[in-house]
Amino acid sequence: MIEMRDVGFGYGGTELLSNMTLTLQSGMFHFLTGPSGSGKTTLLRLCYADLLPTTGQMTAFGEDVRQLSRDGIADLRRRIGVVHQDTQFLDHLPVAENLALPLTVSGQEVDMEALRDLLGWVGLSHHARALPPSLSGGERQRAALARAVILSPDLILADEPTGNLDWDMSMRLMQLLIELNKSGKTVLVATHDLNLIRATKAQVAARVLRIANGTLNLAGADL
Ligand SMILES: Nc1ncnc2c1ncn2[C@@H]1O[C@H](COP(=O)(O)OP(=O)(O)OP(=O)(O)O)[C@@H](O)[C@H]1O
Repeated sequence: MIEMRDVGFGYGGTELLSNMTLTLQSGMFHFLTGPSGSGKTTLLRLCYADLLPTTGQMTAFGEDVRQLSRDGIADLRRRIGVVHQDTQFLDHLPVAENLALPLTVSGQEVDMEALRDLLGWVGLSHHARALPPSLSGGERQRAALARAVILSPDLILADEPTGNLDWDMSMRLMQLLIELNKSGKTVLVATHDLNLIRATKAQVAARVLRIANGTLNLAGADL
């Protein structure tokens, strides 16, 4: 699905990540961990071609990302749902309309029944008409996840989705990601929370990738 071979990347002149070899396996749950500032967000941005590798080879859905046209990148992004670290909503639009934005901006019809189902799935049916600033942190993260999956992507990338949540809210969000994975979606969650990784691994087989010293490795069996 996403393959990197000896990929390196740096902002400006200095190399931040180097010699990264990664295969995101279709249908698999992945974690990406590593200390703050190690490059987790950067790696996720590489995965959805928001950044391009400076060295090495990278393919996404079989296509060389460096050869993609503007339309090719747009197609790629439609196949990848991203939950950003900082969930941004249009605060003047109700939650339901925010969730539907990926459809409306790409000129697609909004299936109201599917939208209601999606709101119900993330437990936000009663907040459909609410404005985003009135949501709690956990509700915002679940709304962000719903928005990320509304185009039925094959791959879901979530950047520290539980960063500001208490344990119960974190696990509630993880349950949704586990359900998505069990329904066949490939998932990659960046987190520095090892307890969250352990609790998730008790429920689903997950590969743990760790960034350390500027490169990527599979974490040991203790995780
Ligand atoms: N747009 C940018 N321009 C220059 N440097 C950047 C940029 N974005 C990130 N960096 C730097 O790259 C390094 C890795 O940042 P990144 O956000 O990928 O790390 P992270 O592991 O996701 O961190 P955190 O866990 O704190 O979110 C940091 O030193 C950061 O300051």
